[in-house]
Amino acid sequence: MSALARDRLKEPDIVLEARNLYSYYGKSVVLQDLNFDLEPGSMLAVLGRNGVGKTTLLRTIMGLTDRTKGDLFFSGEPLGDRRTDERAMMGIGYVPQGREVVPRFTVAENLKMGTFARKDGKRAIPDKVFDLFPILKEFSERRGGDLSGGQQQQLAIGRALAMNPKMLLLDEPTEGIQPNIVQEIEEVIQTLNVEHGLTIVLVEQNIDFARRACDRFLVMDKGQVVVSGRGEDLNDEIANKHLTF
Ligand SMILES: Nc1ncnc2c1ncn2[C@@H]1O[C@H](COP(=O)(O)OP(=O)(O)OP(=O)(O)O)[C@@H](O)[C@H]1O
Repeated sequence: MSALARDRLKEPDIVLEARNLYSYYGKSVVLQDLNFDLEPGSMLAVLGRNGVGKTTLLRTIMGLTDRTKGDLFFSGEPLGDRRTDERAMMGIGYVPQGREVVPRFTVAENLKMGTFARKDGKRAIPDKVFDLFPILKEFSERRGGDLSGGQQQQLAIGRALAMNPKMLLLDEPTEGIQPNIVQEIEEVIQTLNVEHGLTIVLVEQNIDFARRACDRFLVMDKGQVVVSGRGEDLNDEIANKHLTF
C-alpha cells in the first residue's frame, strides 16, 4: 500500500476522495485531473453541459471505464484495482442514466437483484424501499418494462437501496420523467440524504434542485472541473457561463 493510501486510511471522515484523477476510454482521455472530497452524509451535485464527462465520473467511481490514473478512495480504501462488483460490495450504489431496469423481470425480481451486492448475505428487500416507494409494493408482480418512466426510476433507486449502500450515485434521476413524479423523486433523494444520512453524488441538469438540495457542487467542462463550491453559491452567473446551451 502506498504512503498516500495509508494516510487516507487514517481519515475515515471522508467518504470519497479523488486526487489527480484521470479516466480513459481506449486512448481518449475523458476526465482530467479531478480533485474533490465528499464528507459522510453530504450530497454533491455534478453539473455541466452534455458530453463533458458527468456520466464518465460516475462510471469511473464504479470502475466501468477502460483505465484510470491518479487516486480514488472510498472510506479511506483505494479503489484503483477493485472490480465493479467489489465496489458495490464495499457499499457504492449506482443508478445509471436510463435506469437499466430489467424489463422482463418483475418489480420484486429487479429489487432482489440489488440484494446480491449485500455484504451481510441478506436477500430480503428492506422495508425502507417500500416505505419510500409504496408503488413498488403495489406493483411488485408487474414486469419492470410495463412500468411508467417515473416508476422505473423509483425501481432503479429502490434496487440500489436494496443493497444498503453507504453512498449512492445517481445519474440524472429526473430526466424524461413527468413533472408530478419529478417532485416525488426529488423529495425521496432529499429524504435519503437528510433523514437517512446517505452520502449522494447526483448528476443533475436542474440547477434549482442542485442549489436547494446539495451541500457542494462541481461544474465540469471538457472533462475538467471548472467551478466548484457550496450548493448555495451556485448562482446565475455560473449557470449562464457554464450550463446554458
Ligand atoms: N463508452 C465510451 N467510449 C468512448 N467514449 C465515450 C464512451 N462514453 C462516453 N464517451 C465520451 O466521453 C465524453 C464524456 O461523455 P459523458 O457521457 O461522460 O458525458 P456527460 O456529461 O454525462 O453527457 P450527458 O449529459 O449527455 O449524459 C464524450 O465525449 C463521450 O463521447
